[in-house]
Order: sequence, then C-alpha cells, then structure tokens
Amino acid sequence: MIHPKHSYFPQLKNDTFLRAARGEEIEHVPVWCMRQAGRYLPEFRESRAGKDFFETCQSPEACCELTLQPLRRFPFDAAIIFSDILVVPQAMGMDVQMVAGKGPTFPEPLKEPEDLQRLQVKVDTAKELGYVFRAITLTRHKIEGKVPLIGFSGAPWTLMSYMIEGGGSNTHSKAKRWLYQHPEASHMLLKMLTDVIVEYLLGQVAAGAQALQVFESHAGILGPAEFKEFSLPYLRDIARRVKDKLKEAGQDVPMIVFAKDAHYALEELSQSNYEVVGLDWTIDPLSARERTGGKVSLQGNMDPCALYAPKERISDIVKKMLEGFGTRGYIANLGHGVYPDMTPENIGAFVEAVHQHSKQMIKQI
Ligand SMILES: Cc1c2[nH]c(c1CCC(=O)O)Cc1[nH]c(c(CCC(=O)O)c1C)Cc1[nH]c(c(CCC(=O)O)c1C)Cc1[nH]c(c(C)c1CCC(=O)O)C2
Repeated sequence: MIHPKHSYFPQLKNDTFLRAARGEEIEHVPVWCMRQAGRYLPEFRESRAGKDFFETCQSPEACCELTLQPLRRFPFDAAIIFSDILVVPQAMGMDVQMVAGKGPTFPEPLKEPEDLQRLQVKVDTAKELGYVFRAITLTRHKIEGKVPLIGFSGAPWTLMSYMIEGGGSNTHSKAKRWLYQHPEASHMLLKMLTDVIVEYLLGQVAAGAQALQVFESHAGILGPAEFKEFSLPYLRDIARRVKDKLKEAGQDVPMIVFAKDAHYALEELSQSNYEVVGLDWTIDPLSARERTGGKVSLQGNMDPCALYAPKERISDIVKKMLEGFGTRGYIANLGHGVYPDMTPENIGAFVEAVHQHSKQMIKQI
C-alpha cells in the first residue's frame, strides 16, 4: 500500500530491484554499486571540490545532485542516497571531521565507559538528522521514478568502533578492548545506537526511502562468538523494530544487511529479519546460496578490483558470478565500494554485463 504521504511522488518505472529483493520474477538481474556516487566520477570531484564533506552531507541539494550523477551515466537499477554512516555519532553529540588523505576523524573519541555520559541518549532525529530526510524527499522527487532510492545507516558495532577508535584502524584494538574489558558498557552503547538507528531508518522511509541497507562494515574484525554477542542481536533488533513499526503504517520496505567479512555468520544473517543479505567477495556465490538455503535474496559480490580488468574479462567474471548466484532473488553489486581510481567506463561495462548475461540466462529458463 502506498503511504498517503508518498502518493505525490512520481510513479516508479523500474521496480526490478524491489522485486529481486523480494525474490519475485524479473526480466533482468538488477544492479547497483556501493559508492556509486564517488570520486571515480569527474563530475563528483567537481561538485565536491573545495567543500567540506559533512557540509556537503548537510545540503539536500548537494546530496540530491551527487546521488543522481551516476544515474545519468549508467543504467543502474537503484540509487543510494549520498550521505555517510558517521552522521549518527554526530547526531549523538560527537564531533566528526573528514580529513583529506586520512578519512573520518573524531577529535575526542570515547576512551572509557564514563565517556558515554557525553552522548545524547534521546536523539530528536527530525531535528538532528532532518537534513538527511530532506535530501531523501528531494531526491525521490528529482529521480522521477526512474529507479528506487535506498536509504542506509551504519550498524551499531561499526559505529561504536569508529566512536572509540576515533577513525580508521587496522586492528580496532581500542574498540575491541571495550568488548573484553567493559562488556556491560559496550552493550549500553550498542543499545543506545540501536535506538537512534531505528528512529533514523524509520525517518528515512517516511521521507521517501524505498529500501534500507544496514552497513556492518567492521564485522570481519570480530570472531564468530563476538559477532553473535555484540553485532547480530542488534542487527536483528533493528530490522524487527523497523518492520513492526512500518507494518503498523501498512508499509513494507525491503531491508538489506551488509556485514563485511562475516562469512562465518552467513546462516545467522539469513535468519535475521532482512530480505536481502549483502556479501563481500570472499564468499563463493554457490556456497552462499547453499548456506542461506533460499531463505533470503543475496546481493553482491564482485571484487571491486575486478573493475581494473579489461572489459571482456569483467564480462566473463560477471557471467560466472551470475551462474553461481542464479538469476532469482539476486541483486548484482560489488563486494564493497568503488575506489576513487577506477575507470567510469569499466563500471559501465559491469552494469551492461549484468543486464546482458542475465537477460540471456532468464530467456533460457
Ligand atoms: C565505513 C563507512 C563510512 N561511510 C560509509 C561506510 C559504510 C560502507 C563501507 O564499508 O565503505 C557509508 C557511505 N559513505 C558514502 C555513502 C554514499 C552512498 C554510496 O554508496 O554511493 C555511503 C553508503 C559516501 C562517502 N563517504 C566518504 C566518501 C569519499 C569522500 C568524499 O566524497 O570526499 C564518500 C563518497 C568518506 C568516508 N566515509 C567513511 C569512510 C571510511 C570514508 C572514506 C574516507 C576516504 O577515503 O578519504 C565512513
């Protein structure tokens, strides 16, 4: 059912991505790329030039333009709103800056459990993150129903690790120290994040997001036992609570969980209330299908570095990937984001290969 508030949005012309998420019949396998709006596009670099990253995130017009740029070049089957996972720690009162050449940086990361007192417990998402909602509504109009618009959030463990590490890290040992030394405070922080994320995702749907992806980018730094204790319950809780609330409003929005390098938890992830499980490139497509037993749709998982290959090779790799996953209940994507030094033309070759090979395969069924 269309939410009354949404009825004025332009009608969706290509719902292939939404149908694949639900395991329904499709004419071709849908494809989009994580970080499809990014520095590999000259027009992206031009729009972003000389501007602060988070100021750009706070401008609905800029987010809309950056989200639409890749769609003007390539026939992607979905768009993801330009924003960042770190707007949530900002909304909870933390200072986060994007430092050129270094990446995201927290000048005052959380060091000890008493630092949790610095955080805003009850976040008014409409006030603190309203700019994301406005970006989504604007983009949903400007996309003119071409493809669905995906909203997203970072998952609690990934956000917690940034808030404690203060930026990128190889070992994540500061954040992991909390799990072993301060398990109670860790759960308290994860719970606080979960509450904000649930509100944030619901706000995105109310604003016009047609699907949601939750990024657990730092899953791989945890082992199976730690993942089961500190990540999985919160991922499940998020999907359950978002879905229950949407159901009350007569809405149903597919949700994707992308837990990078969590190959050890594939079975659990396929039973965690998400319609789609996103995969990185370390998982073999066929074995992913077997291990998830047809319970969910799958998304992924070409090694982004395969985009450095010549176009014919990209086409062969895509064909094998499609044969491994099969065409039903499948959304083609990379196993992680596009890198800044990649050639736009090769992204185009990837998209075209997915469409061409999958059309062929579906015809032969
Ligand atoms: C871990 C993480 C972050 N941000 C995000 C994640 C989860 C996904 C993942 O695992 O990569 C999520 C994210 N960040 C961005 C998007 C936009 C949508 C899209 O995928 O196109 C999404 C979905 C834009 C962005 N977020 C960022 C960029 C590049 C910087 C820029 O535009 O100036 C973009 C396009 C910056 C960013 N933001 C973050 C990092 C590590 C960086 C890179 C810093 C660097 O390389 O210098 C944190």
